Amino acid sequence: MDHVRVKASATSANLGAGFDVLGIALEDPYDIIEVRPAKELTIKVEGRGAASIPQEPEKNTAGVVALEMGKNVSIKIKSGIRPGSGLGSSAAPAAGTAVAINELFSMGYTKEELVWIAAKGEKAAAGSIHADNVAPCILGGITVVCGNYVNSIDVPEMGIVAILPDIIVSTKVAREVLPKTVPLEEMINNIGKASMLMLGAGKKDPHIIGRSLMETFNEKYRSRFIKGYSDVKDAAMELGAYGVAISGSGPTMIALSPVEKCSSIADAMRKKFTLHGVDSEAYITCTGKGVQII
Ligand SMILES: Nc1ncnc2c1ncn2[C@@H]1O[C@H](COP(=O)(O)OP(=O)(O)OP(=O)(O)O)[C@@H](O)[C@H]1O
Ligand SMILES: N[C@@H](CCO)C(=O)O
Repeated sequence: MDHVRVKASATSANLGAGFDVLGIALEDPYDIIEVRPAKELTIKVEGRGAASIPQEPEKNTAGVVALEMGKNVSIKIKSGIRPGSGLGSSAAPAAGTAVAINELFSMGYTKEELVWIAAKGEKAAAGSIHADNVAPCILGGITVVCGNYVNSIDVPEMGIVAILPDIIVSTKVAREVLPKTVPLEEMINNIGKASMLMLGAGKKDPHIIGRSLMETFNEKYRSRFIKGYSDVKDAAMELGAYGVAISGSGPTMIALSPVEKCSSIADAMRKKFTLHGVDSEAYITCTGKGVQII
């Protein structure tokens, strides 16, 4: 085998109440990552936002993964996920590279072990190790990360509308606005919503999943960064979305919806953003299955 090419898709962390714990894989958008054995570790990035993505291995999430796995490789990233979108743009190259190197050198890691290797790569982007994007990127479905535990659950059939407004939200700033302590009532509400979400996944009921997404900790403190947030959310709910949440630290908003309603919901959400003077783009997609070797 002289190279391995993988498709590593976008992910949406938090899923409403599951702050830093839950995540879901999306089918679209995605990065294509190609890895070959080489004399030295190099990274080439092209595509979406390439100019803003560092190519030095120790500053790039994919490079940190290769260093962690101790392999000299050339990594080509064809980026399809806008950096700073809240769609796990920095996680996809880390997750894809971990899976590709494991395959290329027959290293024999399990998918769960690869999640923790890829999470170390995220440190290059976020400054700290976190796995709530790399877990769904590798495992697919909805994932839970808690301490050193990671697992995934399949989800019922449902469409996912991801609307990416032309707004910049820095993950760093979006984390700084969060309170260090929360009132008991708020904690109970958040635990309830996160529990409902997993119950909905277990029962394969998208209505329960959708109901759990809103009025959460993440929404309360971060919706202020997304101009028109309430109107855009209401537009989706009026047209029959199961629920709406901020994707990761934003600015993308995701609406879980019946498949046949996705297109009209996407149009309505984009129109509301336009009324607030904000350009946006839409992805109409579904739950992803995890990194695919292609
Ligand atoms: N391989 C990489 N691909 C993309 N971005 C990278 C990569 N390595 C480092 N980065 C940096 O990561 C930052 C993007 O991460 P950020 O957490 O802001 O966005 P995101 O991953 O889309 O959001 P979220 O984590 O909320 O889903 C950019 O500043 C970018 O320079
Ligand atoms: N759970 C993280 C995801 C962003 O990387 C956050 O919301 O800050």
